[in-house]
Amino acid sequence: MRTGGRLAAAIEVLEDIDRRYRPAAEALRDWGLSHRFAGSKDRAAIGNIVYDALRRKRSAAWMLGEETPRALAFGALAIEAGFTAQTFDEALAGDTFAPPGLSAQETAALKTHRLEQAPDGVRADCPEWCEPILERACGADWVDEAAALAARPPLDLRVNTLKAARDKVVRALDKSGAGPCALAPVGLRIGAIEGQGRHPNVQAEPAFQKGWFEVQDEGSQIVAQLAGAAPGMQVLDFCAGAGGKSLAMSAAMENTGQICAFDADKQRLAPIFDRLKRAGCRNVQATAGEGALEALEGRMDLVLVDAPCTGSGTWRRRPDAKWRLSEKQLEQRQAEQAEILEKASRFVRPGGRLAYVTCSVFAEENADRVRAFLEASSGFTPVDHAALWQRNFPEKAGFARIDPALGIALSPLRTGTDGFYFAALTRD
Ligand SMILES: C[S@@+](CC[C@H](N)C(=O)[O-])C[C@H]1O[C@@H](n2cnc3c(N)ncnc32)[C@H](O)[C@@H]1O
Repeated sequence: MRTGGRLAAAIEVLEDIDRRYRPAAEALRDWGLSHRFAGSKDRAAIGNIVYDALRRKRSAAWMLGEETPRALAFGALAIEAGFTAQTFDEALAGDTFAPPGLSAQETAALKTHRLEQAPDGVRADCPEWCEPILERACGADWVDEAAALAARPPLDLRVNTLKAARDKVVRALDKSGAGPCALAPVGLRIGAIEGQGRHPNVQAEPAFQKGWFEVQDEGSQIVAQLAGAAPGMQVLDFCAGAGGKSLAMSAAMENTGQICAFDADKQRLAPIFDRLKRAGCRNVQATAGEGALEALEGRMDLVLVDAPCTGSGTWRRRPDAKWRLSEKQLEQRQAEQAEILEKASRFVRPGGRLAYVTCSVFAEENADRVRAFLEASSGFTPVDHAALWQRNFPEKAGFARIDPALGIALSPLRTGTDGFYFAALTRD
């Protein structure tokens, strides 16, 4: 397929997402099933245009002067691949599979609109209602922070030290371009996709099947490290989901002590069993039954609350979720977070630690929740987060936004990771 055919396919997929409120991955998969002639390079290129268009929706629309799927696809190529009105005309000429060429109006828009002159909210590429929320969370940097959340993400791996050392995994993945992460000590990074390429399918590698590494964003690895799980501890992972943090803590604990991996939703928890087996974790018991927790009250050295959240920190990876998010959902998540924090805190022993994590960049889900929890429940004291960061990442002072009393915020702009928030409180 030439550029025109790929562009037409991307427009078709964006229309499907729009019309049927479908997740992007699902719409792309269906397109692939009904167009089996398309090769893997074409699929990758179409996927890139679709994801770029969703990440950069407002700026792509601004470049073309309208917000149709067609404008978004053309705008995405203009922004991410540097296409101009002239190179579009050249690329689409004589291609029978191409969408109609640029209209006079579109050409004029492309020739005159400069992204650097666009309004803040456009350059931030976020829903309008999120603008004040992001400004509150990130201050003067908010447009750059939000724009970094609209960039292509890298693919990060965590080496499973229960089974392999980092250099062994680097050797096993030598063709993938994986190299050490900047902060996470056992993290590996494969850079963001360039051009119309794609990330290697690392999960098909024998090293993955043998449990030598997991796919995990560096930010997720950093917050798991900050939680401070150590050998011999009794740990409760209260929102364990598919087990990303449990697996990381199990390795940090060198397969000693005990982790109870709990999730209220057994479907969400289900993948953890295969993952634990593959990773060789023997100190994790997973359960979706609250009854199993009764005996743990007041006895845990560490309780990790990786709370359900809006996921605003992961917009690079799930850009369609960015536009579907509503203020009502943000309110619902806050109520859940308050309830879960209160519930989970009961399991911490005196002198033990409650660690609160979200993959959101919104203060409403982060420092606000911790402040409200501290006001409502006496008996917990925040750790000194500046000292905690310094102990863990001594050379990386400017890499996170730190409020010593209220937590640590990671972001694509500052940390080069997904957006994460971490706070730790000690039980008196
Ligand atoms: C951010 S995800 C967890 C991700 C996981 N820790 C990881 O690292 O892969 C949040 C999880 O909280 C769970 N959850 C939601 N409400 C809950 C509740 N009341 N009690 C326990 N878990 C809950 C959800 O099912 C979801 O799996």
